[in-house]
Amino acid sequence: MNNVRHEEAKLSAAHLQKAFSHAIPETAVILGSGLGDFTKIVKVLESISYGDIPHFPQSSVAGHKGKLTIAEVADGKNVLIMEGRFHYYEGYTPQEVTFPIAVFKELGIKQLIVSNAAGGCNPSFTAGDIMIIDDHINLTGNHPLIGKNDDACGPRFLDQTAPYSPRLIALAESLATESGVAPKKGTYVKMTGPTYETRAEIKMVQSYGADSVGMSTVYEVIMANYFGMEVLGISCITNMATGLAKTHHNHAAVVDVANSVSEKFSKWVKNIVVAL
Ligand SMILES: O=P(O)(O)O[C@H]1O[C@H](CO)[C@@H](O)[C@H]1O
Ligand SMILES: Nc1nc2[nH]cnc2c(=O)[nH]1
Repeated sequence: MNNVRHEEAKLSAAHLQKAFSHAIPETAVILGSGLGDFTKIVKVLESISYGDIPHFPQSSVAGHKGKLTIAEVADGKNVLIMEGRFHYYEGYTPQEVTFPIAVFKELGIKQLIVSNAAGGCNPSFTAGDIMIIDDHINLTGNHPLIGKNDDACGPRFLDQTAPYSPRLIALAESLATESGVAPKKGTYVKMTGPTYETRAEIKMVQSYGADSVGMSTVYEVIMANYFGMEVLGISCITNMATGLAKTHHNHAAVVDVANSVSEKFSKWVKNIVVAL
């Protein structure tokens, strides 16, 4: 089996190019759990439900709306927004999780901003912090590029020295203060989920150098790297990780905290997109 569902991605992209009346922007944003309010501070131009896009998976997680939207962030500057993503724990394969990235490639997306809700493993963090992801650890035991490689899509052995673009990180940092955020920076660890971690698992990932932990993002970033896109990754620390948190975890609380951070997160991301 090929590692990229190239023919299906081409069909999805062709459908979107016909169905959207606006030109497809060059920048895409994936909104993590509870971060959907980004669409409230931009001018939504048009949306297409995932269910209406051939071959697209469907969102099943609360806080993930399930539509692809084109919105205006400034005069003449638009962005493509994925309102909701797909997770490995939903039963999707890594190739299905990253199918939208293959479609983005066909649509000509050049920059990808990925966001997530995550647990804070770095004891200096607090819930409500925002973290720029500058590296990641894939602890899922699976990988979206397993399969027969098509050299026309990307290299068999992909370098991962800088999965997150130093240029975009510098840009995000330069716009932080004026956007009202004071971002931390660190390493995101992807677990499969759907359980939150045990105390022992958090101790383990801390010893690996993890600053935040979640169940998404890394497959999308690997695939975007494969296609040569520039990537910016942002974690909203919705809770301190197990063993560091005073309370037990639940997804409703994760979404609540993400919602409360959403306004400053959104303003910052909007400023970044405008500056690209
Ligand atoms: O990573 P996102 O999609 O933001 O969601 C995070 O929040 C959910 C758990 O509460 C998991 O899906 C985890 O990955
Ligand atoms: N794996 C994981 N995902 C999260 N998403 C939000 N918080 C958490 C967390 O503590 N662990």
